Amino acid sequence: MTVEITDVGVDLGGRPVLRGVTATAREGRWLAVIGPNGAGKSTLLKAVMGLLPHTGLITVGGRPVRDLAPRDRARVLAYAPQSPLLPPDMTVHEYALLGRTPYIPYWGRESARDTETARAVLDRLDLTGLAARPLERLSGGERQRVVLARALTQQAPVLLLDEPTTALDLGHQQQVLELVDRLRRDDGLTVVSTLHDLTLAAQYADDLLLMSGGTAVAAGGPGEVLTEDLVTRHFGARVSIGAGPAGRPVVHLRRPTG
Ligand SMILES: Nc1ncnc2c1ncn2[C@@H]1O[C@H](COP(=O)(O)OP(=O)(O)OP(=O)(O)O)[C@@H](O)[C@H]1O
Repeated sequence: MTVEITDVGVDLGGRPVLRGVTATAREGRWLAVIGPNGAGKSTLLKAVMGLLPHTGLITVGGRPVRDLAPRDRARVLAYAPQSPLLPPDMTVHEYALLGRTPYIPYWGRESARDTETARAVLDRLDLTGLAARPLERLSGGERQRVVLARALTQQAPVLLLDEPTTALDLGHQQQVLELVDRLRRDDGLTVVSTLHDLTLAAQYADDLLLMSGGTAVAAGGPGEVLTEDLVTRHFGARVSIGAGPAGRPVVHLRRPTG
């Protein structure tokens, strides 16, 4: 399902946080939203999820998100927020199973298929051994994988991931990003993620959207957006950009000389 964002604006606390943002996440592709702190990346994801009032238009599969009832929205969009509040006493398995809520009839119980879906996702994220553990007794990286597990259990065609790898060690970063990419390829999922690591964004995303000061300042393939000029201008960082695997850009921080 394609996500179309057209001339979107969001005000928070009486202040414009997004202005005139237009972007497309095409079906079966991965769009990485990059930009400095405070650029509006998380706000854009929340607006796409229908969690914030916005001007302009956001459609998923041609339907405006603002018109979707919560249950319908949860069947097309799965969202893994950056640092959600987790119910401390709930177990990992119970939390992952929450992703099945949009499919469980009102007053009904989860089916064997729901339980199996949650179990399979926990397995793919190395969480089986923690299934019975209460959420309050997890490390930061384990918690982040559990939040992703809940989103994947939802089996929605569009996956919105806010900084999915910040708390993860190198091996788990790769595991999570590879899993998401495999689901994108095998099931045709559309992925929209914020990512601070520009090299990782370039490795995994098909398209990049560079946000700065609440507006979209550049969009295109990794090679088009990750130029030394744009990165220096919007991140205020000195970088050198080289060619990495498959010719995708690799961003190195460069120390000032002298
Ligand atoms: N509830 C709120 N009320 C007022 N301003 C807010 C609110 N939430 C966020 N903001 C402001 O909106 C701007 C964009 O925030 P947002 O979280 O979208 O940025 P971001 O690009 O995701 O940043 P980061 O890289 O630091 O996660 C920031 O200036 C932030 O201070």
